[in-house]
Amino acid sequence: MYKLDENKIEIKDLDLFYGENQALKKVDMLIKKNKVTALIGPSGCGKSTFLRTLNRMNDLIENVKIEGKIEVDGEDIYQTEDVIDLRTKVGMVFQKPNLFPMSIYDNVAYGPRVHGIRDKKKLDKIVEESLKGAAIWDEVKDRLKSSALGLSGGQQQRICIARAIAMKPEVILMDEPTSALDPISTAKVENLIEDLKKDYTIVIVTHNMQQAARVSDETAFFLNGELIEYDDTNVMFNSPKDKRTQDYITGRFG
Ligand SMILES: Nc1ncnc2c1ncn2[C@@H]1O[C@H](COP(=O)(O)OP(=O)(O)OP(=O)(O)O)[C@@H](O)[C@H]1O
Repeated sequence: MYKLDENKIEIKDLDLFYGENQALKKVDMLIKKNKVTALIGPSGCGKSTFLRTLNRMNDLIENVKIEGKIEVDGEDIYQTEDVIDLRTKVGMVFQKPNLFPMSIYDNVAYGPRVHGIRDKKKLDKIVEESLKGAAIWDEVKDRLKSSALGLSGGQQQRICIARAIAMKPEVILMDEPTSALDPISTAKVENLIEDLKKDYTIVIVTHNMQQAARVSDETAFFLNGELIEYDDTNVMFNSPKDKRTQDYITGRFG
């Protein structure tokens, strides 16, 4: 039977200002559940700003004004008091691995411990499942008590993904997660993203057109704070409707 895709996040008329500077202009978008959505566009077009609106990370920046509406599972995230809960549900992985100077185990167990989980057996299980989920278990299972900072950049980034998974999120936001990685580690993270969409909704900012084409189901093209075009990734890369999208993906600007 034909099954309609379910939307996980709905963005309506979203404007964002940094002081006087408008960084997002009337963005409307529906992000599909259990899909990978790529955000592309030239530097400074608002991709990271947009990504950060989805778990209210911009709240931490001074002088930001946000108008419009964002709903996750039908709930307006700017009306909720519980931002911690929102950030548990909508986790984030940054451009550079940002592990804490502690063991691999403690990095992954950090969030669950903050949430009050103390039972060792429970923590062991969460750590193992999260590392498996991030496709790094086999590489680190014999050195869980060693410093996470002794791992390669690519391994560290997968531990960051494990740390996000350990919080049992529903959405994972990734801001250029492979830009600091070599090609082999990049391929591992890309394969992992493909696997993760079974369980999570993923939104990824990338500068790499091939990566967007490889990993995403949907692609959104931003320019000067506007969402120019948003469609199935195959359509975006093979027959974009807007000339500006075409120019960008064929490398004519940006
Ligand atoms: N914390 C901030 N304070 C003020 N202005 C900001 C801040 N962060 C971003 N901006 C501005 O908002 C606009 C969008 O920036 P943003 O970082 O979202 O773009 P981007 O598309 O992610 O760029 P890049 O690809 O270079 O990371 C830019 O003009 C930028 O200078």
